[in-house]
Amino acid sequence: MAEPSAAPEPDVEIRAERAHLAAARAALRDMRANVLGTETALGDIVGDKYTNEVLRRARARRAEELVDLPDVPLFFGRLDFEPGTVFDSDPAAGPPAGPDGDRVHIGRRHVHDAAGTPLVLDWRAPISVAFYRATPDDPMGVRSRRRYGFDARAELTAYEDESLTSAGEGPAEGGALLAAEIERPRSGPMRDIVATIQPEQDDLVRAPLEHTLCVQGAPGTGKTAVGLHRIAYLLYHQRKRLSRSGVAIIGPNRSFLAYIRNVLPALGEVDVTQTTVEDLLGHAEVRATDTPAAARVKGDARMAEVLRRDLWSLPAPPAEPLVVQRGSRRWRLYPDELGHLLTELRTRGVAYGSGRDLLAHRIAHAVLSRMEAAGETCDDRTHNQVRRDRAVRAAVNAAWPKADPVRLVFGLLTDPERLARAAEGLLTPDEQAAILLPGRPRGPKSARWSTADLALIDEAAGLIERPAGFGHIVLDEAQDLTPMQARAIARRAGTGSLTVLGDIAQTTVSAAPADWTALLAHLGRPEARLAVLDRGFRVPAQIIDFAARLLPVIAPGLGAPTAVRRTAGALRVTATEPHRHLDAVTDACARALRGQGSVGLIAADSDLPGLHGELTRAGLAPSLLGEDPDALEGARLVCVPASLAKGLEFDAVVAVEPARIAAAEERGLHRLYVVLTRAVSTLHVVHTQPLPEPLRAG
Ligand SMILES: Nc1ncnc2c1ncn2[C@@H]1O[C@H](COP(=O)(O)OP(=O)(O)OP(=O)(O)O)[C@@H](O)[C@H]1O
Repeated sequence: MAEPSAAPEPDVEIRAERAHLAAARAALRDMRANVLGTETALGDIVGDKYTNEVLRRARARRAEELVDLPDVPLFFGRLDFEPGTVFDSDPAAGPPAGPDGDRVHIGRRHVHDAAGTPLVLDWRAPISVAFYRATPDDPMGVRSRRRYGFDARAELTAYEDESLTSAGEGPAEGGALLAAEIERPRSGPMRDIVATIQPEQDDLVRAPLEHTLCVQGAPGTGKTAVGLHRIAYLLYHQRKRLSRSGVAIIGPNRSFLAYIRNVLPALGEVDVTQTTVEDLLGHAEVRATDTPAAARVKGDARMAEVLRRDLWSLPAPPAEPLVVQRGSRRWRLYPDELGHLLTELRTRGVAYGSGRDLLAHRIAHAVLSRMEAAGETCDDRTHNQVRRDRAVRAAVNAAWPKADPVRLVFGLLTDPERLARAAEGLLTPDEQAAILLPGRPRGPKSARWSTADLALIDEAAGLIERPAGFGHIVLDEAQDLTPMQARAIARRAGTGSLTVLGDIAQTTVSAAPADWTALLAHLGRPEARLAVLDRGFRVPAQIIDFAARLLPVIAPGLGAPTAVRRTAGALRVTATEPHRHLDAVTDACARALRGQGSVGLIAADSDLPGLHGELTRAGLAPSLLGEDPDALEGARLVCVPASLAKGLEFDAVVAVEPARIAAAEERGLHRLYVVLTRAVSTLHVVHTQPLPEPLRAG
């Protein structure tokens, strides 16, 4: 019974399912027409322009959600529950029964007919949980589960049933349709996995919003997929709360964002901020790369205290009294009185920027007390006039200078004495010397800032004014955040929660913390729930075994994933003579292109332009990731700099000269581990230099 059925002449079941699909499509069209129709009616009734605009937008959004995408099937699964489990015989007590009693179809969104009868239930609805989690041991009221197969035009062509009433009858590991989905040739950007989310993934997707979740998972275990589906799930259940504050997914670089950009829209979610840490902080353009020593110090959490000290060294009482002239009278505040006001404000824990406003109020209050003591009548107007008095404003500017985050960091990193004062007892002289800006930049505008500088500027900005937070942030490849970047994200998370995804073995940033406990502390979420994903869906066993030889060196104690499949001929390693090297790489790419799906050629960043030129001359029409914005869609063969490979995958990978990838940076072996775990079907390693030592073993 576990055999997928795909008859040339569709059987009765397939014909019935196709009819249901057609009915669902028609119902969806009607739902959309209704939404669009209501808009016109409302336009006549509601006079208020603002309300009308809000309604119009809400309707446009709803209509967008209800568009029937021709290549995305409306449902992908079916559950037959025990009678009486889902639908009550009394229609008033629950949703009306479907035409087949306790049978529900599960899809990407809810579809109902004109009478309100559900034809497709949203995968995020509570009832759909059973589709992902029911087992013969815990059937959750389900008798049988059906999965569907579709052809490229979204025509329903196959189905596969799994009985949950007797143990051992279902297809192993989810069956042939799941296997087909996992092995499906990859091309272009990432797709959703909503039809085949696995129980351990589903548990994370549906975890409550209130708690921060941290997922450690080996390459290809579905972390990114879980993060994206979790966003869709949370928005479905907490839309009001989250749409006020917003939801963001933060990825490692723009190529990665391009890779994942279609997943949320396919799940009907179009209002999610998709960004990188660099773009999120965005105070200045990044034009410099730090030395490893500078990057390590700049990324360290001690810098937060250095910046805090520097900023808060600015307020100082003036040497002269403040004189406020009102009519013919003058009112004085002496330096020690102003000093008291400053001290009081400093100890209140206010943001630096609000301190300036508060100081003006305090000064006005002190002057008014004096005026009242002298018999003058004062009110709110007097208070505001004194607060805005030119002398008061000048005193505030002198005693509590306006601070600009970029100027502050510039001042600190170009003035060794100022830095020494702020860093005393925190940074060694060598560490201080390492972070001074190289060259002699003339001003903040002409300075060449690095990625690490952005986090320093952001810390300063956060001390001056607290930023608005998102309701939820999904942080992908979080293992690569420095403590200072983690603090920047924590500020953006405000009181909301986070989903932190990553793999310690793939850490390529030297300044990143060595474990999740440390990172979660910098993220301000030490209480986060830590979960582990260890079933690898991307990479075949032979390739994982090969790459995992690096693990004892790069991440001792961390286990390799258990690959869900083993494919014949998945791994090839070709050693060549230097004069044959380019030919061998070209041959490997040409061979990979004879198979199906995408091909990624991955090499050390500095080798890539040469290889790209060679493959172009050989007529293989490669695109170049990082240069060409549509590189992942524009060509079957994509040349990928090792530094941009993180998070991506290709059907076939040609990895060139591992020793050079490993030697290119401090954490080169970690980078190599990332590179070797990008393949869905085949990995071909081509090298002239000896492989790095750990890979030779075994
Ligand atoms: N339940 C699933 N059903 C089908 N495909 C899946 C499933 N889970 C993961 N995959 C596929 O496995 C591949 C790897 O998933 P994903 O990129 O989310 O892994 P990852 O853990 O983020 O990997 P990395 O650490 O390398 O970034 C993707 O093609 C994804 O679609």
